[in-house]
Formats: sequence, structure tokens, C-alpha cells
Amino acid sequence: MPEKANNGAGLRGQSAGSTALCTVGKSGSGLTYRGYDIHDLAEHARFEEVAYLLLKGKLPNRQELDAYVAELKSLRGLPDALKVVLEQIPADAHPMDVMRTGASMLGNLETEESFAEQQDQSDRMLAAFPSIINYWYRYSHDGVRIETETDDDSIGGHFLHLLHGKPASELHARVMNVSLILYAEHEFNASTFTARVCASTLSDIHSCVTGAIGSLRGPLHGGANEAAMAMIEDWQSPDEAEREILGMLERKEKIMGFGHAIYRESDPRNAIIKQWSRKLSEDVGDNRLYPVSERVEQVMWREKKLFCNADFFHASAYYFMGIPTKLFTPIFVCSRLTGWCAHVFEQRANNRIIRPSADYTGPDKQPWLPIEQRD
Ligand SMILES: CC(=O)SCCNC(=O)CCNC(=O)[C@H](O)C(C)(C)COP(=O)(O)OP(=O)(O)OC[C@H]1O[C@@H](n2cnc3c(N)ncnc32)[C@H](O)[C@@H]1OP(=O)(O)O
Ligand SMILES: O=C([O-])CC(=O)C(=O)O
Repeated sequence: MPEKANNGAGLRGQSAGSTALCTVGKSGSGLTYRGYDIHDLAEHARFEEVAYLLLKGKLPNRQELDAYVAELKSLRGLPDALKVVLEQIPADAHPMDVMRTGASMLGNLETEESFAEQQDQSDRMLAAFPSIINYWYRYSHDGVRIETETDDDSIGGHFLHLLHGKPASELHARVMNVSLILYAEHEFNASTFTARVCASTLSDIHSCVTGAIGSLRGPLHGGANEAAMAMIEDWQSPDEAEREILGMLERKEKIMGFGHAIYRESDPRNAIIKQWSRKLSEDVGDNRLYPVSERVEQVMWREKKLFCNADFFHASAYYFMGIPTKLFTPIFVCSRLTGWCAHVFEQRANNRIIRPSADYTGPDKQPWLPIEQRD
């Protein structure tokens, strides 16, 4: 009986619906967004182009892309009431909790009154989320009220500009662009599924996104990039990293940034972000963190045949760009928002409330026990 109860744990291997947005792990390790290979997108596209593809259904032509970028730029300002709320959140709050509150408060101030607004509401969140997290971060950590309306051409450049108070270098803006593309969409992962379940009740889009942020926060999902950084940051050499990893495996601890629910051979996003992490390590003259990360990758494959997922080399890449560890997962939010919203649209377009069954494992029917007779 216990075996039966465990059957299908985590809904693994079961189809929970259909999507035209993304394939994950088709023939081993592939990843496509609406049929476009992740390698092509990471090499040639702008994140805003990928957002357009996911949210509006096709790659934009030049005119459409220019108009979309200009529109997103115009939506970066935050309402005063939202700034007031962000200013109340303490500096030691987790930034993912700030994102969750920010998304929810925006939904109070700019409520989605009908599904006809879904595209506009998604664009607004896409433009405003980097402003929300950086407004809070700079206020709570540096005591400054930043101007969130910058003229940066890209969302990634805008994020770094707000964080560091100066425009990003070309290299950093490029890596942010690639990172946002890699994180944008991934089929029925836990946070996207959360968004779809919420959408299936015909709820509003801010509720779908707020719930998804909560699911992404955990270390088994998006929170793994922060957890990976916390693990590797103190290791001084590849040999020390190897000793520590072997100890963790011996103690049967989870190694964050490794393994995947769907991919069996590799995560195609890893090779891409790893290459950019190496470029950044050369740029900053690092001779510790990148070699440490590479050794961890080698040991995990040698010992367990476990490969790096998208999160592992994101840790070092973000670190080399001077991004504080606790902002890693909020960047994931700024990207995955596109996938979440596209899935909400898809769910709404062909909806049936998501309500699976459960295998009951509790006691048989019991007679009512008056309170005086209980142990
Ligand atoms: C962007 C993303 O969200 S990617 C995922 C980010 N999450 C992480 O990096 C957290 C670490 N990884 C994990 O916890 C898991 O690999 C998950 C959550 C991603 C997938 O979980 P599952 O689908 O249950 O993993 P899977 O069935 O492949 O596990 C097989 C075995 O490998 C082990 N394993 C899987 N990943 C790891 C890991 N990172 N470290 C150590 N052992 C692991 C499992 O414990 C399991 O062992 P068991 O059979 O003895 O219980
Ligand atoms: O697909 C998953 O389960 C997790 C993942 O890699 C993602 O959401 O990017």
C-alpha cells in the first residue's frame, strides 16, 4: 500500500494539460519556446523579443519590437502608494517576499478588471518588477529613494542601472539579456503550474503571479541559485570544494543547482550560462569561484551522474556582476513573469478548473469521540 501511495509522487511523468509555449527535454535535453531553440534565442534575441514571442505569440518585426521596447520603457514608474508600502518593508526581509508583496500591491492599485486587460497588465508587471525590487533594495539598504524611470534600452540593463546607480557595461547588459532569456519559460514547472491552477479558478492575473512568486522562492526551484551561491562562496580552492562536496554527498545532503525533474542528461541552459560565467570571471580576474564551480560540476557528474541545472552557473555569473546573492531569485521572477503570464493566457483561453483527485491514506470511518473521552 505505501508504494501505491507514492505512485505518481510530485505528479512526475504525468501530463497535467497541454501547452503550445514550450518543450522541455524533448529527445533528451532540448528546450524550445514556441518552437525556437534556446541556443538560437540566447545567441540572437533580445529578452524583450522573447517576451513578445511568449506573450503575443510570434517574433516581432523591427517596427513591432521598437514599439514594444518603447512601451515597456514608458511603464517603469511606480505609484506613490506602492513606494510607501515598499518603504515599510525591513532591510532584512527576503527580497522574494518583497516581490510577492510588490506584485500583490500593484494588483490592488492597478487591478485587472477584465481579462481583456491581460496583455497590458503583463507588460506593466514586466516593466515595473525591476523597479519594485530595486526601489526597495536601495531604500532599505542605502537609504535612497531612487528614480526608477531610466532610459536604458533593455530590462537587464535597467535592472543593473537601478541596483548599482550607474549604467551597466555592455558585457553585463549582454549577460543579463541572456540570463533573462534562459529563465523566461519552462513548461509546467512548479511556479508556472501554481499560476495555472490559480488562473483556472478565473482569478485575476496579479493573484496568479503572486502565487507563482511564492512557489519560485523555495530552494528546490528558483531559490536554488541563491542556495548554490551560499554553498560555494566560502570555498577557497577546487580541492576544498571537492572535499566539501564529497562530505555532503556522504551525509546525503542535496547539492543545490544540480539535478532536474525532467531533464535526464543535461540542462541545455547550463552550457550557455556557464560560458558567460567564464567570460565574466576572466573580466574580473577571478581565479577562485569559477574553478571551484567547475570542480563541483566534475565531482557531481563523476560521483552521482548529476548535472548542473540552469541555476548553478547563474550563481557565479551574477556574483561576478556584483549582484547581491539575495537578489538572484528576484531576477528569475523578472524573467519568468513572461512564462507565467503566457501560461495564464493559455489556461484562460481553454479553461477547466484544475482539480485532481487524491489517494486517501487516512483512517477508516471513525465514531465521533466527545471531548471528555479524548486522550
Ligand atoms: C530552475 C530550477 O528550478 S532547476 C531546479 C533547481 N533546484 C535545485 O537545484 C535543487 C536541487 N535539486 C533537487 O532537489 C532535485 O534534483 C529536483 C528538485 C530539481 C528534482 O527532484 P526529483 O525530480 O525528485 O529528482 P530525481 O527523481 O531526479 O532524483 C533522483 C535521485 O537523485 C537524488 N538527487 C537529485 N538531485 C540531487 C541533488 N541536487 N543533490 C543530491 N542528490 C540529488 C535524489 O535525492 C534521488 O535520490 P533517491 O532516489 O535516493 O531519493
Ligand atoms: O522545470 C522545472 O521543473 C524547473 C526549471 O528548470 C525551471 O522552472 O526553469
